[in-house]
Amino acid sequence: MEQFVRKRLTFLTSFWNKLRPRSVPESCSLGYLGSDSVSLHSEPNSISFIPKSSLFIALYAFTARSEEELSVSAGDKLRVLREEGEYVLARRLLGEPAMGYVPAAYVANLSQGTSTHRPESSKGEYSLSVRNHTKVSHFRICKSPGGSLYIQKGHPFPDMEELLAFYTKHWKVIQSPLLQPCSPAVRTPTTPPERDGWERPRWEFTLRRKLGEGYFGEVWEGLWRNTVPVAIKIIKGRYRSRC
Ligand SMILES: Nc1ncnc2c1ncn2[C@@H]1O[C@H](COP(=O)(O)OP(=O)(O)OP(=O)(O)O)[C@@H](O)[C@H]1O
Repeated sequence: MEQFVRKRLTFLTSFWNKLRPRSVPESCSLGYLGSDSVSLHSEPNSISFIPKSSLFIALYAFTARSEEELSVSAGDKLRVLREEGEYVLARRLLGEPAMGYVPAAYVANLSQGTSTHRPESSKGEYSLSVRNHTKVSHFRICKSPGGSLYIQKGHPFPDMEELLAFYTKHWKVIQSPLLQPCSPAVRTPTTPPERDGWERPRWEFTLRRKLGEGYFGEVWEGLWRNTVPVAIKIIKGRYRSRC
């Protein structure tokens, strides 16, 4: 009813706000830190059909080296169809529809439920982050001089477990049910994963012509750093995990 009136009878907004203030300011008294909208798809209705566990984000840009691979930019939202060793078969959720293999180290799972973590801005403190569909809300967890933890003043808990147990049961206070903890946070590294010494980056090689093909991949004539002639074997995606 409230949502209907707010949406349809916009000229009554100020009256309605006085009568029933919006719920977010109410949360501020709980140490509400804000929320992030995580847009996962250009078609909002289709989100619910994608299992949360298959939603990933690209951590780095990756350029496809064969038709079976998928080029992604850092930040691209992906649906991972399956994992194959060091690669995942992924479909891009935004922009041009495309599917292919991406190195598993280049992506991170977005399916996070509830987490408690130290916020970047205030070292030594914790916050409760709750993801509800595409919205993530953060609540500051304060520590009293005696060491107890609380989100609402006057509701202290001796430790994090008891605090979480209370808000799991009384989730309406924070307006989001605490259904499951998130998997350990995947921090976005600032640099790509380390390479072995013998492994050279893709940009150092140029493909010139296809020489032949074996069961596991294609062999190309190419140049290393535009000078040294080399033979390059590009392993077919489905066999990469076994290499
Ligand atoms: N260094 C090279 N120079 C020129 N041509 C090459 C070179 N290496 C491979 N080729 C060509 O590529 C084809 C495939 O080579 P590849 O090494 O993939 O063969 P394979 O051992 O049968 O493959 P697989 O192990 O995948 O079954 C060869 O038959 C040959 O024509």
